[in-house]
Amino acid sequence: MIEIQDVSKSFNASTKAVDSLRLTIPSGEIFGFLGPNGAGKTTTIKMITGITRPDTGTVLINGKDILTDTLAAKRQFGFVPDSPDLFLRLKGLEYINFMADMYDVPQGVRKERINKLAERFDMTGALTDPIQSYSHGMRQKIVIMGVLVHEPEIWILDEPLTGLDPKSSFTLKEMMREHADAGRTVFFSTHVLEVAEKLCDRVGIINKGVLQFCGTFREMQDHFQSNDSLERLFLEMTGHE
Ligand SMILES: Nc1ncnc2c1ncn2[C@@H]1O[C@H](COP(=O)(O)OP(=O)(O)OP(=O)(O)O)[C@@H](O)[C@H]1O
Repeated sequence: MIEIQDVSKSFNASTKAVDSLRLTIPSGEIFGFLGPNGAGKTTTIKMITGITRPDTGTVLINGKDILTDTLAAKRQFGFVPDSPDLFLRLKGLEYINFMADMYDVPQGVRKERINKLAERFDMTGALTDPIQSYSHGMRQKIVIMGVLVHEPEIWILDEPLTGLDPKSSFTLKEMMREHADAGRTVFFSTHVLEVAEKLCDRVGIINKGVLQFCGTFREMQDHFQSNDSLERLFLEMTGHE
């Protein structure tokens, strides 16, 4: 479970990047965090994951405070950032092993996990190549594999489907569903409404730092009393025509 309690963040005196955000994402749920460019999605994710310190408010990850019980909180989740350009000099396999080391994944189980992940993401042949030789989508996949190798209970992903080919995108969505159905939590941001509609149990829509809506897609439609396409609803809600 992720609990975001009255979290705010400003980068300058005039505007709040995130303004008094309250959200609870229970276990067993895929939660999609939507909003236009500059809405506050990445800032929120950085505060959830302890990369950015909020000005006010608290974030609890499975009950552990990211600011005061940081290590315990960080052990609860795996984070896929929006840019996969990390550790470019390492080979794919070295990177995944590094991540497995960081999270104390026993040698006995990691090999099987790595093989399974590589197979599912079509990366078996690329594992011994350096990450800098990878395409954007392959870098994205290796970062995702580095997270999944330690089987975190909570997945936090910033625009995870960007750059993935259709097959890998399908695989990741399938894995997200399996993860939530096993009683765990998935929180991800996206611009793609169709993805959110098909995949998410609930969505939150943020604009200019303020949460505009939180609920199911059906509730969102009822809320706006319209049968227009979701994209249109989204555009109306956020005022971006
Ligand atoms: N380090 C920073 N310094 C100054 N301003 C920042 C910083 N990070 C974010 N901002 C500002 O905070 C606001 C929210 O940005 P954020 O990156 O959270 O949006 P986003 O919803 O993730 O956008 P996108 O979809 O374009 O990635 C924007 O106005 C952005 O310019």
